[in-house]
Amino acid sequence: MRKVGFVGWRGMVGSVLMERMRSENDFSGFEPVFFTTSQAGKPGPDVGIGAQPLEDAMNIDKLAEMDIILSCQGGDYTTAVYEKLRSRWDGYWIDAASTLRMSEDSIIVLDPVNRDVIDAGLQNGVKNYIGGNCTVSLMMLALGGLFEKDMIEWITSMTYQAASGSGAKNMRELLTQMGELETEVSDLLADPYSAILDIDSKVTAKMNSDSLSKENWGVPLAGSLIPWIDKAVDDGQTKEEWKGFVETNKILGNTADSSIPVDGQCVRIGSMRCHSQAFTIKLKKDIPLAEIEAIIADHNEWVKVVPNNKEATLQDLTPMKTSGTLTIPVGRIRKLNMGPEYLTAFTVGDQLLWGAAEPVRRMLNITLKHLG
Ligand SMILES: NC(=O)C1=CN([C@@H]2O[C@H](COP(=O)(O)OP(=O)(O)OC[C@H]3O[C@@H](n4cnc5c(N)ncnc54)[C@H](OP(=O)(O)O)[C@@H]3O)[C@@H](O)[C@H]2O)C=CC1
Ligand SMILES: N[C@@H](CC(=O)OP(=O)(O)O)C(=O)O
Repeated sequence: MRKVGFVGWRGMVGSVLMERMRSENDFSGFEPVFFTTSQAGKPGPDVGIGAQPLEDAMNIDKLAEMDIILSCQGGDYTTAVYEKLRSRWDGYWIDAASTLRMSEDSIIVLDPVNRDVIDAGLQNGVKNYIGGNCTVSLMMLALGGLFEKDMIEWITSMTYQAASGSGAKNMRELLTQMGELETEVSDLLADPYSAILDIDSKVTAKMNSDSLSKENWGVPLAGSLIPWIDKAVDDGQTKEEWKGFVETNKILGNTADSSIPVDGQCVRIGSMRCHSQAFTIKLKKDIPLAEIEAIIADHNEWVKVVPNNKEATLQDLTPMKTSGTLTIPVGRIRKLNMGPEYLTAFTVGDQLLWGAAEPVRRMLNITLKHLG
């Protein structure tokens, strides 16, 4: 029986992965081995064969016994163990972290979009399969039909990214900030005759004071936003923005000549776990809106076209509605007044599901099937 090692299974992304694997009855047909960097020897999760003691995730000998390793532990862990392990191990490495995404010997996995690239990789002996950046994966699922039919000349994505992309501590701090701001003005809020400008100035003063919790964000996110994600790269881009172009084209298997220009601005906002994005798309030619909507809707079973009216938008095109689901709503689809080839659309997706855990869960199943 194949052995599959799980690292990072108790973190936020790993917990979502475990939940999805349990609900899809994925824990069968292989021997799961659970690793940890901090709890070795303690009982692991019971996934149907009783709780086994956790293995040390830094033990290269033990890792090397696995046929497949699935890591949601993060980039530092991948950097710490991958090279040492790979020098003596020929197994499959499936990873949610970005470290190996752009390596020549890896494939970025998003099988509803690039199953052909994945299958070719498996046939050709590629052993590293890495989940894509959440914003990129969610964009590609939303617009998969337009990419598949090669209808896009270029695209901009302006993002509204959730706190979860920065991790569990940041999610908690966002809520703490919200509570602290409310507490600051609760007496004024309780009085229906209080002046809104008094409330606003107290909230602003609190946000500017040192007493607001901001150890993790560095600045207030509640009541504000942060138009910068990750570190700076060249030409004024952030790394999150840079990933839009390089990862999209790598997922599609494009060469330098066939690359689609992708760029935009990535912004952190105060939603919990759903990233949203507004697109401007230059189509290669004028295509009727109804046809575009049908192409988007028909691409995969998770994408859902939301009619461009207020009621449907408020009902179905929000982080609140999408959170915890695999649905990828796409709405506000219309032609821009720049011309008939200019299209806009808005999408939302759960950053921990399709943005992180789901592509690697599916890749594990694809790999197991390939191994037979
Ligand atoms: N967060 C995101 O949105 C996305 C994350 N990723 C990738 O996934 C990686 C992991 O992210 P994320 O899941 O948010 O990281 P977490 O910080 O939630 O978990 C990472 C590890 O921290 C250790 N840990 C320490 N204390 C605790 C605790 N109290 N509860 C749970 N785990 C604890 C666990 O390892 P141990 O058992 O070894 O102690 C765990 O596997 C990221 O670094 C990134 O590379 C990818 C896409 C999106
Ligand atoms: N950078 C993403 C989260 C993430 O982990 O991305 P990546 O997998 O590309 O490192 C965000 O902040 O929303």
